[in-house]
Amino acid sequence: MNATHRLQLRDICISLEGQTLVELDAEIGPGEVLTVMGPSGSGKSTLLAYLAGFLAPAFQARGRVLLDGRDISGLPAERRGIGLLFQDPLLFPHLSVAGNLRFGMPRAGANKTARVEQALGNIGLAGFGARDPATLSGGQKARVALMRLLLSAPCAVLLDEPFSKLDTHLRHEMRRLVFDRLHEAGLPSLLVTHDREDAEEAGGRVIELAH
Ligand SMILES: Nc1ncnc2c1ncn2[C@@H]1O[C@H](COP(=O)(O)OP(=O)(O)OP(=O)(O)O)[C@@H](O)[C@H]1O
Repeated sequence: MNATHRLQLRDICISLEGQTLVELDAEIGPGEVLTVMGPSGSGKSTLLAYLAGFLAPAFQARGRVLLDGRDISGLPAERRGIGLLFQDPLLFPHLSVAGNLRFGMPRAGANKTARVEQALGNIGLAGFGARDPATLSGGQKARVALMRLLLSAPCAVLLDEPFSKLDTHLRHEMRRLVFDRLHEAGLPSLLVTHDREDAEEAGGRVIELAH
């Protein structure tokens, strides 16, 4: 593992119109994936939004979110050090593939160009830096989105149904790639999914939210 980060969710309680929606107390260690499942409307996306720092004003939340021992509950989304991976790769259409990879990279750090080239080789896309993301296949876009996330040097990761739009073959490939990389990077991650196989491949604990 390259780094070791820890995410602690302490007595989280999120409610809507006076009714408790999500209650959770959990700790996610370095390289561990905690999977959250549950029926539609049980609050999975709401939990992710709360952790990421963009909970809608209709909800009330209490509890503490600690990242590497620091309480980040009151910080704006961009200062939490949390990376996100969604169903859609959401690559910036006005930037090249290399531009997308450079986008979230910390300002400090030597030779971004060389790191981007190396990262592209790492995901089997050597020489693709100048390409328009619109010209990539679904699987290639997904790999660029994953690498952009890793290059942004997050301390924890939230994954919202990241494989649900991929076909069966690609889904297997991306699961392995994503979980291996998160583990290697020592990142604590929280995965929201409806797919039991995602949970099995993630290999960590599974929490079921009640309706
Ligand atoms: N911005 C909002 N304002 C008010 N209520 C909301 C808002 N967003 C979601 N809700 C409600 O909060 C509850 C939880 O929604 P949420 O999207 O977190 O569920 P989910 O478990 O992610 O569902 P799905 O599996 O269908 O994505 C639902 O009853 C939903 O209608």
